[in-house]
Amino acid sequence: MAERISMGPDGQLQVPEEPIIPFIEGDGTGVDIWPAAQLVFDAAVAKHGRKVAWKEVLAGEKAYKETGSWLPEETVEAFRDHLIGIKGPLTTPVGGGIRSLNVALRQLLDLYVCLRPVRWFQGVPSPVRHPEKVDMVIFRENTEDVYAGLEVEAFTPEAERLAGYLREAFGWEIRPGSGIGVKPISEEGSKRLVRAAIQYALRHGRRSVTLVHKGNIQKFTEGAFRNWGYELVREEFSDVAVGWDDCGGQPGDKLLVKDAIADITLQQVLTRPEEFDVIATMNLNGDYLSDALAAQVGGIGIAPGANVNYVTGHGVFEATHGTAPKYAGQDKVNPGSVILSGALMFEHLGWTEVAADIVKALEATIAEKIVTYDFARLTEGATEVKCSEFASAIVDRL
Ligand SMILES: NC(=O)C1=CN([C@@H]2O[C@H](COP(=O)(O)OP(=O)(O)OC[C@H]3O[C@@H](n4cnc5c(N)ncnc54)[C@H](OP(=O)(O)O)[C@@H]3O)[C@@H](O)[C@H]2O)C=CC1
Ligand SMILES: O=C(O)CCC(=O)C(=O)O
Ligand SMILES: [Mg+2]
Repeated sequence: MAERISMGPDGQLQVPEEPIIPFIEGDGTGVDIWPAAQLVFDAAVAKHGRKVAWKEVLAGEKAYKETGSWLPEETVEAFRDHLIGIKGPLTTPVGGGIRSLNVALRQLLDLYVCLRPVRWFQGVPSPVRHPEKVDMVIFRENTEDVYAGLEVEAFTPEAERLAGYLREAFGWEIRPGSGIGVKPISEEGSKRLVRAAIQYALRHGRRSVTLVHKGNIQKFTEGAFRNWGYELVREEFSDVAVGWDDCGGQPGDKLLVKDAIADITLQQVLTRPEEFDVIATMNLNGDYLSDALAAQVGGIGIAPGANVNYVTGHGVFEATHGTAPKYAGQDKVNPGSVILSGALMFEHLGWTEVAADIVKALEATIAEKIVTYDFARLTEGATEVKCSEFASAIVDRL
């Protein structure tokens, strides 16, 4: 019987035999990648005598057409109620129009961690010489920063009013005709994110957590994030972790927490990837870093992600990439990111054998050079297949 996932009294997810999992198909290429991914999920869970009761919920263009709302309340309620869900990408227009529905979901459900593991799979074409050295897990703060969309448009009364207030109260001169954005970074938001990153690193036997920030320039936001991160290590983890300054980079058998400034980080993840393990950073840095890192291990077609609240148990799993509208409906793009996001979800549910099988079958498919266009254009001797054919090839190898 299909049942809800719930949170047990011990703070652990209670997963029934046949959990109901809400999903959003997604805009653009969502119509291609969701059915492909679901095919793989259903085959992988069936192999272990299990079943998922998928429950479609609407968001984005499909929701707007059918209900007149971009993000209907029932959709948010379904994710709230069922705890765990998965989604395809949703479009956000540039420079106007609706604000991001993806961000809205993260905020409404307080999914404060955006978890994006980045690792190389055997056979995946890469622009770097040693993609196998890339094995990082990004913990991106998911509810604050300029990403929260607190901004006013240039030449509006709101912008004039805010500029006037800032002039009067702080003596800040803002050039007339400026849009103005606000970047909130809180102690609570920073510490809960860094806490989750450290706990993950300890659980998975990782060597280090790097706090990535631009704290030399943005002292009281990004700089504060770094300081709060180190403070948290001393307050809550001193028996198992140590900050760089407190050990001179010699952590002994403890987890090392260090920090790096964001600009040089973007160089060093390329030139010295082995020095980075778990990364904890704020929203916008994490956004940039996750796409850049994905490039080193084959690109955005194979970059999974999860939005999680480790306290309430809520999680919405989704690819790192967007809707790739020019390919929508062509059955062409790589469904790998959503498939691997599903594997992350099954792992999160404790269905580790399902997750492991999905990853193994995807690797086997790529190793045989059966790939979608994105990998085919970089792989000599590849057999280029459609999105749905790639999924079927994975199912055949489960
Ligand atoms: N979480 C979400 O729902 C997200 C939504 N978005 C939204 O998506 C829309 C489009 O954003 P855009 O910046 O173009 O970024 P996209 O990630 O949608 O696409 C950029 C490029 O990445 C490649 N790509 C994307 N998806 C795949 C895939 N599945 N397989 C292979 N290659 C892929 C394609 O490269 P190539 O051209 O080289 O073939 C594509 O042109 C925007 O509205 C944006 O706001 C963006 C990110 C996340
Ligand atoms: O919400 C969007 O449209 C973009 C989000 C995004 O790029 C991301 O979360 O990585
Ligand atoms: Mg992004």
